[in-house]
Amino acid sequence: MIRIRNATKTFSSFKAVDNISLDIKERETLVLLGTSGCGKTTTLKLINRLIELSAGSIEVAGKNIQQQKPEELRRRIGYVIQGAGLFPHYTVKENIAVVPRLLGWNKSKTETQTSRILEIMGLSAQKYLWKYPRELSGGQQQRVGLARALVTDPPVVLMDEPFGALDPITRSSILHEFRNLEALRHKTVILVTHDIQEAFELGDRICLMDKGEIQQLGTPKELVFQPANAFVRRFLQERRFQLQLQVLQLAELHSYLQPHLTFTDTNIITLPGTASVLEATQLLSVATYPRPVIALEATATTPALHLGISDIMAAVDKYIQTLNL
Ligand SMILES: Nc1ncnc2c1ncn2[C@@H]1O[C@H](COP(=O)(O)OP(=O)(O)OP(=O)(O)O)[C@@H](O)[C@H]1O
Repeated sequence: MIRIRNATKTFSSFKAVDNISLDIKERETLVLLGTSGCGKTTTLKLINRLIELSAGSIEVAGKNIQQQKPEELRRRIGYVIQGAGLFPHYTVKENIAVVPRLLGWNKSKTETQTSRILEIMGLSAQKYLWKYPRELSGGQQQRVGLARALVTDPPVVLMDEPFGALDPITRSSILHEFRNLEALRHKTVILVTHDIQEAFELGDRICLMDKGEIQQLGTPKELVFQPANAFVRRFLQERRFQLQLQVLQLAELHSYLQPHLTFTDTNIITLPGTASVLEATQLLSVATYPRPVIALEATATTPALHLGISDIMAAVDKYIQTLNL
């Protein structure tokens, strides 16, 4: 969907983005992750030409972006920035209608779609359409920012720290909703963050950058279990164990599990094999008595199993040992 080849951006003599190449697949969520100043935002803005390339090339849907007018290009690429970036003197309705107006939509289509997308974002159209950004909370502004980026249903959406300005609780609830948002499911999303947890929760793949270069591009599991170099290892070090539990699915532990087959407990929580090991351990550590047990659903090739927390942790240990980390 997006093809970046040898992209470089130089400010004076400083290389903010240094000869990076990557492909972003259709419908994937790719997270650009890294510390402040590593070139994430510059990379994002190169894609919609808010910043022009110094060298290299970028194609979106098979077309070289240099051969299109920036306004044309941006009509097909949604853009969400930290703090939502709403126009303060426009109402919510007017803010969301900016791109539809550029596209020449008529009034009735614009109004219907504006209300629809606002409702999808969890804001009542009746209540919020006429409000100004200053009358909204940070979380609500962020939702309007997302609505504005999605109202014309662009195939590509760029997001720059979209949840960065929110308090942890609002952020966690928006993150959860975001992952399940049907309106985003079929889109190619490139999201910038410096938050490791957010990257691992949202990214199908993560592109970890440092000093304008790509250090590793891979799935969350690849980054955590097969770090490409010392930088990646160091970057994830502090959260490593939690991330390992987060990216591992229960089914992947099957051959390392030595379960109790005859549990009589009544406090049984059934999980599918696709559930993360982190989710299972969190469920098991919430209650103390009666100690809950995880029942792992049977598949065509594996029997159902009953597991306590020690069974799971022992299996995780064995799994990690076999990878020789
Ligand atoms: N217009 C500019 N002129 C000069 N230098 C710039 C310009 N824009 C960015 N830079 C520099 O390029 C580097 C990369 O900036 P960029 O905004 O891409 O980083 P980032 O990884 O997104 O960081 P952050 O998470 O802090 O936003 C930084 O050192 C920054 O100071």
